[in-house]
Amino acid sequence: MATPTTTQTPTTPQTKTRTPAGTDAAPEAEERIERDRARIDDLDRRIIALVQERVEVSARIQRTRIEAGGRRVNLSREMEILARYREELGKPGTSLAMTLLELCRGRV
Ligand SMILES: O=C(O)C(=O)C[C@]1(C(=O)O)C=C[C@@H](O)C=C1
Repeated sequence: MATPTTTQTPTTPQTKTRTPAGTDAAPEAEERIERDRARIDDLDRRIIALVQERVEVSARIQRTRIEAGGRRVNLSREMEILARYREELGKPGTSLAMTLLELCRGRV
């Protein structure tokens, strides 16, 4: 019989116990990870608040433009924003900017 070439999925669960931070319980590492996670949680809260603020300011611009007879979308401005994020953050920056623009567009 031929030997199977695919990797078999293990049927027994991993027995090694992991701490919440995913280390093997070196207390200093555990503490450092917990502290840095608290910082990340705080940064994420602030990032979300900034995104919400961006959505509001963007809606105001779009509303003003529409009331003045313009269009909701301004593609040349969007290109500037995409370029800025790409310059600062590389290729994933473009995806991030696209997500931000998706959140901000069409909220008027
Ligand atoms: O800067 C503008 O003109 C906006 O309307 C804001 C914004 C943005 O969220 O950055 C939103 C829609 C436009 O297509 C371009 C940019």
